[in-house]
Amino acid sequence: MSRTITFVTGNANKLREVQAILAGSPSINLVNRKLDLPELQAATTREVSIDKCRRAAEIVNAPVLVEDTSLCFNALNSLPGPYIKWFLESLGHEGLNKMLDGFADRSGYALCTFAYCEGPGKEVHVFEGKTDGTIVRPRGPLDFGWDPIFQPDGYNVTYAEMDKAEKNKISHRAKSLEKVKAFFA
Ligand SMILES: O=P(O)(O)OP(=O)(O)OP(=O)(O)OC[C@H]1O[C@@H](n2cnc3c(O)ncnc32)[C@H](O)[C@@H]1O
Ligand SMILES: [Mg+2]
Repeated sequence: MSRTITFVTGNANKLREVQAILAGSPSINLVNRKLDLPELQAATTREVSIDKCRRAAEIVNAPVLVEDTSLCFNALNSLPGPYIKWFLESLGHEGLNKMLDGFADRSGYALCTFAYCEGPGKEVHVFEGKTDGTIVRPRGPLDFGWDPIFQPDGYNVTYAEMDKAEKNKISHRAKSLEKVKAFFA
């Protein structure tokens, strides 16, 4: 049985990856609603996505899926974390790199948190996926967020330099969507 779920996001690149990763999953029929929901000022993507999911369910009044993504620097005790969007917008790829120039440790991780809710007031289910890597000077196409400065462990290319299909196999998003798929299977 296929279940219709509305993925609420204002980010076209996220949507494209989610559609590619879920292609061929018979249990989920994904539709999109383009809304840039207000986000809670919280320390973790878990809290942000749970709150975002509740708001989305109220608005859509049907089963909804939302997602919040963090980029965390280990030297900075996991900041910028959920605030990466605003750091990236203000500082750019070079500024994000400069934040780490005083540290020996340039490691970090991408964390993706999906949240699902059947409707207003219903329980929120959370699915997390994490990919470890290193923050590097930008390399590759500039089309998606911080992809050019994130080099996943075990690779000598950045997310931006990878084939989309390759990124979608090993990414933070792919790992958390594996859990979403298992939940609905
Ligand atoms: O409407 P929503 O789904 O919230 O979309 P958003 O763009 O606001 O996304 P987030 O709140 O999750 O903020 C995450 C930031 O990280 C960026 N981002 C998310 N996933 C990424 C990925 O896989 N690669 C590179 N950048 C990514 C994204 O463009 C944002 O600047
Ligand atoms: Mg957002």
